[in-house]
Amino acid sequence: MTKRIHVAVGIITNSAGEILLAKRPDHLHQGGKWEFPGGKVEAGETVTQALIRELKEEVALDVTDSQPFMALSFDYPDKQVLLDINSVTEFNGTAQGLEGQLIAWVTKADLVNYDFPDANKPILEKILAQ
Ligand SMILES: Nc1nc2c([nH]c(=O)n2[C@@H]2O[C@H](COP(=O)(O)OP(=O)(O)OP(=O)(O)O)[C@@H](O)[C@H]2O)c(=O)[nH]1
Ligand SMILES: [Mg+2]
Repeated sequence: MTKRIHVAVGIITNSAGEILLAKRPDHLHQGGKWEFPGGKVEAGETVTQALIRELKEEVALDVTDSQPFMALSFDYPDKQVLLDINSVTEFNGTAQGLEGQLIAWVTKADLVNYDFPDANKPILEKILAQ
């Protein structure tokens, strides 16, 4: 049995109400899909610390406030994940794809037009219900 991977994920909303998406590079797990930026929680880190670090590393944003949104476990055939999803409402900086990934600010209504990892279905449902 492999270890479940703990991931800090950010639903980053700007002042126009748009949500930041990033496209996973093709060679990675779930490559080519759009995701909410984030990454693995490292040993000794809290979810909030991991979220702040990952959003700085991946999209060049400095998170100053976030709130828990939901948590979910999902089993891919090749990987088990625990996603700790947080709403990010306060941040500084201009979003950039620092790892060469495409990024997009997307309205809630437009989210249905993007292909997400299978684990993300409940996240999308909760966002769209709000
Ligand atoms: N960031 C992010 N990861 C997601 C989402 N949905 C989802 O299933 N995942 C999965 O969660 C894991 C996150 O790992 P990651 O590749 O982003 O990790 P990381 O940024 O720390 O990168 P690294 O592998 O270079 O250390 C991947 O297996 C990915 O497929 C999502 O919306 N956002
Ligand atoms: Mg990542």
